[in-house]
Amino acid sequence: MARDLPSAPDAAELFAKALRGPTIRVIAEVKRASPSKGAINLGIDAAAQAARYVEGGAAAISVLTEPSRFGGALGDLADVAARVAVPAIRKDFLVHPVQLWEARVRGAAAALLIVRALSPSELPLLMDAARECGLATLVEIRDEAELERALEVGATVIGVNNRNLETLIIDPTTAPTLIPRIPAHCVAVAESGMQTPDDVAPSALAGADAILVGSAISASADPASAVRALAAIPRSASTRR
Ligand SMILES: O=C(O)c1ccccc1NCC(=O)[C@H](O)[C@H](O)COP(=O)(O)O
Repeated sequence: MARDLPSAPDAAELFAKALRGPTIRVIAEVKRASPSKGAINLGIDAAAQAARYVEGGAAAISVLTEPSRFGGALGDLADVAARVAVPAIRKDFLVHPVQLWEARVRGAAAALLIVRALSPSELPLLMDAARECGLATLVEIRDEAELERALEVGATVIGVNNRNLETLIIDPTTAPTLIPRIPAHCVAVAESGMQTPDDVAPSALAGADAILVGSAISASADPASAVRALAAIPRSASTRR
């Protein structure tokens, strides 16, 4: 199936374009459960939820495909990609090229690569594999050394996670501290722990182009309005080098 897919040479460019605009772009996540919160909204219909996010102005949809702790499924990715026109991102702990092909076959436009979860040889291998299969990447970091690794492999969309994935503790200063160090040619995404426009303000002021939000909007009774409130935040004139 993967071999028969049409080529997608400009995947990275299209993804980056979707995440830049005059206001903060929202990557809205479909999140049924998580290790830090337990059940969030177990009954979510992924495609219907994604459609509500897009109604509220979401620029991309993050689809958790990990089943045991997040309640996700690869089928959700296919359902979301078939339902909405914005890029769908496979969000999982991806460690092998076959997982990228799995994502592409199901219609994903992009996939998450977590620098901390990949060895010095695995990260470039997975970046090359993503390019080969026509997927853009969201490369996730949490400190300066990881930012250097992301830049070395040519990442152009870089997410800074406020959540420490080992302790699950959210430090809301992580993204605002690191985002100014992300070069201006890259898209900078602040991730995790944000619920309200006030939570987003420090990252927006630091030069974020986009945010990735999951728990708050997945639990919301009105996901379209919840996304709309976040998508209205103005993007700062860039302070990035
Ligand atoms: O969310 C968790 O508890 C978690 C635990 C361990 C590894 C990853 C985890 N989450 C992945 C994410 O990065 C978030 O789903 C995403 O950034 C959205 O965060 P939030 O808005 O705080 O749900």
